[in-house]
Amino acid sequence: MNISLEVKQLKKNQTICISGSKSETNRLLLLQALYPDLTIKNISDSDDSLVMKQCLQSRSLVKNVHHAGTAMRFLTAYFALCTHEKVVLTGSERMQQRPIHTLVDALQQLGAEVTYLNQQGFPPLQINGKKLQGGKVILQADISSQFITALLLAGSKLPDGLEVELIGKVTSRPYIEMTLRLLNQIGIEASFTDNQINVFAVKNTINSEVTVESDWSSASYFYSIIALSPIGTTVTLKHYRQNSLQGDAVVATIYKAFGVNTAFKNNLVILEKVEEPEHRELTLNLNDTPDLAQTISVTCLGLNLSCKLLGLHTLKIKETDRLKALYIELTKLGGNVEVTEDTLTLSKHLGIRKNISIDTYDDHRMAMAFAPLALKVNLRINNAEVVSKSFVSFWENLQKMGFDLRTIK
Ligand SMILES: O=C(O)C1=C[C@@H](OP(=O)(O)O)[C@@H](O)[C@H](O)C1
Ligand SMILES: C=C(OP(=O)(O)O)C(=O)O
Repeated sequence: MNISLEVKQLKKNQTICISGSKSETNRLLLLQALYPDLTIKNISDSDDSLVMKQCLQSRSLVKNVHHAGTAMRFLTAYFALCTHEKVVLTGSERMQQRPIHTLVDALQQLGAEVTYLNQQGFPPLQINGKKLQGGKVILQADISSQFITALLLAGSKLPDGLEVELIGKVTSRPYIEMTLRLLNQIGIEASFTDNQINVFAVKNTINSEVTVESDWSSASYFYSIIALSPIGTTVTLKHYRQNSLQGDAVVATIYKAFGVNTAFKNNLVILEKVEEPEHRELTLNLNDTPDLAQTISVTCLGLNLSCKLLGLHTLKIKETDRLKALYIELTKLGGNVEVTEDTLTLSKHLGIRKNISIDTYDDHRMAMAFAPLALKVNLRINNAEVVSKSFVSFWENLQKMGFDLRTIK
C-alpha cells in the first residue's frame, strides 16, 4: 500500500495510546515460556511480538520469525539451551542476511548443538536442544546487544547459571540493562560489573505480574511531530513511566534541543512545543539508542538544522542498511547528507522537495520516521504497511492528529 500524506489542519491537543514496548514484551514472553506463572499486562500487539508468541506456542518443527530480530536471537538461545526440541529457526530473506555467528559461537561454548543450514554465520539454523549446565561464555559486545540478552534470558534456567564476559565496546547497552532489570523484577538475581555479567540459577518459583510500559521508540515519532509543529502544539501519550526500563526514553531529553518539553503526569506523558530551536550543529552519539537515528535525522531535515550523528555502526545490519536508506531518501528530499560506516551528517539545505515518494525498504522505522515531514511538505510513503512490525496503529494515530492519508497506486 502506497500512500500520500498531507496535513491541512493539525489537531493541537490529541491523546494517543501506544501499545506496550516490543522489547519488553519479547523478553517477557520468553521468560513466561520458562516460568509459566509469570503474568504479563499491556503486551505489545506488534508483528514482532505476535511472531514471538506463535513460535513459542506452535508445535511446528520449522519456526519462522519473519523480520523480528529479537525473536530470532532470543529463540535461538531458548531452543538451544532450554528445550529438548529439534527445530529449524528461520526468517525473512533479510533475516537470512543479518549475522548471528557471535551468538551461535557463544552457545557452542556452552555445549549447544546449533548448525547453519545455508550460509555460515547466518540463519536458517538447525537447533538440537539439549539441557546444559551453564558456566562461562565470552563474546563480542559491539555487534548486537540482542545476542547478550538472548544468553541472559535463557541462562537463568541453567543449573549453574551463566557468566558472560564481554569483549569490545558494548553497543545498545540500555537494552542489556532492560533485560537485567526485568530479570530482577521477577525475582531472578543478576549483576553487571565492568565487562562481566552474571545470571544466577533460579531456586524459587517465579510467580510475578509485570505491566509492560508503552513503547518509547514508537513515542519518538510523536516527538518529531511536535518538534515540526507550531509553538503551543501538544500531544499526550498514554501508559508511560518516568523511571523507564527503555533506553529510548532519552528521546525526552534529546528533543529539548528541538524545543519540545516533556511533562509526566500519573501514567501520561505530555509533549509540548515550547520554542523554536537554536540554529547550532547538534552532535549526538546514538550507540545506546540506534533506533532513534532515523527519527532524529528526519526531524533535523524538517527543521533545517545541521546535525552529526555518531555511533551508528549497527545500522547496516538492521531491517535494512539504514545508513544507506537514510542517505538515499534524505538526498531525494533535498537534504545535504554524508554517511560513513558509523556516522550521518546533515548540513543546512535550500528547501525540502515536495511530493517525493519515500521508499521504506521493508523497514517500519523508515516509514514512521519520514511521516512527520508531511507537516512541512506533501509526501508519499511506499509500502506504508511495514509499520506493523512494531506499531500496528501508527497510521490510525496519525489520522487522529489530523494527517490526511490517501492510498495511491
Ligand atoms: O533488545 C532489543 O529489544 C533491541 C535491541 C536493539 O538491537 P541491537 O542490540 O542489535 O542494536 C534495538 O535496535 C532493537 O530494536 C531492539
Ligand atoms: C532493529 C529493530 O528490530 P530487530 O533488530 O528486533 O529486528 C527495530 O525495531 O528497529
